[in-house]
Amino acid sequence: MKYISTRGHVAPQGFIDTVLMGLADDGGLMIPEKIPHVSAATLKEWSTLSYKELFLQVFSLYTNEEIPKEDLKEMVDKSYASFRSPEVTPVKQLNDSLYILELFHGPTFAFKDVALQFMGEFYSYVSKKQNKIIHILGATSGDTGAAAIQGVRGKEGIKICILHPHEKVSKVQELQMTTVDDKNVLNLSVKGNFDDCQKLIKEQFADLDFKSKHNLRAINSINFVRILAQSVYYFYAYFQIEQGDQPKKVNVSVPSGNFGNIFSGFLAKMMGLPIHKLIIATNENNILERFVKSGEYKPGEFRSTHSPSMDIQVASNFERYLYYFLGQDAEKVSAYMNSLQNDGEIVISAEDLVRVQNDFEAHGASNEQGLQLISTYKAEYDYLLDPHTACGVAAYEECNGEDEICISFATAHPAKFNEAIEQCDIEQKFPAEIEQLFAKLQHQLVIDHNKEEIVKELVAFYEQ
Ligand SMILES: Cc1ncc(COP(=O)(O)O)c(C=O)c1O
Ligand SMILES: N[C@@H](CCOP(=O)(O)O)C(=O)O
Repeated sequence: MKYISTRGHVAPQGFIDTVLMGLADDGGLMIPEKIPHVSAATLKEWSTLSYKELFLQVFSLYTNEEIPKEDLKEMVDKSYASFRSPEVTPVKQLNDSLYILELFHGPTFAFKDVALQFMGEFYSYVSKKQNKIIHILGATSGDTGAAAIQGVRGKEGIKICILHPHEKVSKVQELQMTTVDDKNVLNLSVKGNFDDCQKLIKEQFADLDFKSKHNLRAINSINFVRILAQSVYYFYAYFQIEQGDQPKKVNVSVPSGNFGNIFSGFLAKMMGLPIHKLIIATNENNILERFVKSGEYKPGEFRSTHSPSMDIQVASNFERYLYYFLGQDAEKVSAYMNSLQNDGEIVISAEDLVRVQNDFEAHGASNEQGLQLISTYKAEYDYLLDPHTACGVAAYEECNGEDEICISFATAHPAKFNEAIEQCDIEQKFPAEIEQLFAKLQHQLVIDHNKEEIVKELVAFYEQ
């Protein structure tokens, strides 16, 4: 298996080099040259595997045996040892048509742990094997940063710098990132929004001299390994649904922002997992919903919502979808991305929109609808949704058809977003791991959204 760029100007790479490259060197995103197909017979065999066994099966289709099997198994065992559920991502049934895939049983209580615990182990492995320094640079709207820091804190040969938008993450997210006192962690709290942070780090990755001089590595979903690791739970969740003699169609509803999670579902579907509808759930930052409904992809005005991790206007992984949508034509992808950069939008024809609508459905929940659903589901099912998960459930309610089953993704634990839960007049008890954060000292540098100053801090940290 070789990996190529969506923009077509990177020589085919192996698996490890693809992960180390992160953002493609031509500014695109890395993708597999060919998507492996999983037959119905193999899916049947996989259906009884444990989460970790399934992970190894999926990865074996992509890693070219560049990592010996026993090493990969050891990394996977270590990655999921810290999860509070033996199933890693358990599925709970709420009613005849709704199942919740709980993705928040990792150390930082959000779905990002599922891939980032593995990435931490992976970078540590590569750093030791190749005697390479790993300098991680990442941007976060709250969850990726916390999970990535947790995955590499204190690890030898690795330093991590995370940019988060100042005062635009929840209190618990901020504490999870900034109460870590390991010397290999730097938190920059940038006076801007997530899109500003993401743009800035992408510019640093695109500066190939800077990237190589400072051994920059990516942990965001621009890195293909994030997408691959996230695809495992689509298979796992699908297999957990007990179907009788008359199986129903299975949809997934995925709270979306940077389009990484749902793109992992698109990948799983392309591999042969018979998901019926991929439902994109957004909040009021609904660029993806607007695209699916109108064919216009145009970043709008940034809004701070009750689901801050999804407060994103420019969805990184949209480019990966474009690649497949445009018939794997890298020239066309480059032209579309240029149009986004120069004209501020991508507009597709009515004919093409039909194809998008065959791939996805979408619904954007208002702040008010999110809060309302949190209250309703607590009252009706005694189940507490976090505000991101509530967007997923809103999209399930809107898009799931009769006689269809929907697996709605719970992407975070409600304790991370108590600001919203309190507005529903619901009192929740924090898990001990979160409660203890409030007594700890914070370490972060609040900094203006000024590229020069940020880069100066980065370089000083990496070189010290
Ligand atoms: C809790 C939560 N839900 C949903 C999302 C959106 O996921 P994605 O960016 O992969 O679309 C994020 C952040 O990305 C998140 O932290
Ligand atoms: N919501 C994310 C934003 C970054 O997404 P990623 O999947 O590209 O890492 C966050 O929590 O930081």
